[in-house]
Amino acid sequence: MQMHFVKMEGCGNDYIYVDQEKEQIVNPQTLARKISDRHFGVGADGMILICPSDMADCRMEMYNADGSRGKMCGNGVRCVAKYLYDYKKIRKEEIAVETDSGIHTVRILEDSGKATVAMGTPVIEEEPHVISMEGQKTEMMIVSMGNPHAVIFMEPEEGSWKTWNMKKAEAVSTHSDFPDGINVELVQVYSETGMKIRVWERGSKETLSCGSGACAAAAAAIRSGRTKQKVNIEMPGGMMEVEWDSDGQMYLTGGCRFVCEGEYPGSVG
Ligand SMILES: N[C@@H](CCC[C@H](N)C(=O)O)C(=O)O
Repeated sequence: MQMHFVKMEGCGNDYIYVDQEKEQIVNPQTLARKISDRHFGVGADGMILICPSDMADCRMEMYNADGSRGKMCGNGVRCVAKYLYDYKKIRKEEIAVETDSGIHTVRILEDSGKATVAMGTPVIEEEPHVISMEGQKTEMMIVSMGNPHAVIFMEPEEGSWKTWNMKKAEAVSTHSDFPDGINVELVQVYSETGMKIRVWERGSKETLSCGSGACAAAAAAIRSGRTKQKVNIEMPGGMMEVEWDSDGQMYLTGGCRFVCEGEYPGSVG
């Protein structure tokens, strides 16, 4: 049995998309692990199932590369809407996608190849969270964007983002303070409207970008007075833009692109 898949990427955050109208997946966790493998599978940061929905244009089910579930994926939701727009010819101004953290509307910006998603209102913990690791204290802001994030602001003396120690991000991601794991953003704010971020995602290791991570980092930077409400975010996979609007919503804009499609053997996982 072969399974049809589409691979898409949002600023280098790549997922395998499987349309549930065409394919029956019995064990999505196992399939996500196998198909995401960069040596023995197709290779991706995870897998997203596109399913029918009673409340929206579709529902998405998101799996990380290790098979665990993610409740929200800012890059994935934009790619799902692009898929519906391009493949299912849903030519609506706004496409509604049901996720495990509610319904999110996506606007396709045809001319630029980008899409904007309304990510909801961030929930920011009042007090910074501090973890002691190897005799060193690390301070972070905890932000929920429907999924959990720990935002760590880097000091200039910690060097260029290319040489940041991602082992620290991994250690926070798997720390016992976060029994369900946490996504970790290392952030350098370089102006009132710009920042650089590297992300360690729970379930997928370091990724080239993370939409919910970009929003979490922007929310933490705005709340702590480091930036204005609209921020350009540079990640290893490309540029994204986040705006925290006066209506409380965060809007995330970035590229989303078809990579390839194909048939995967052993569809049921
Ligand atoms: N890359 C995503 C987030 C994916 C889920 C995350 N790893 C989790 O488990 O919460 C994004 O673009 O938001």
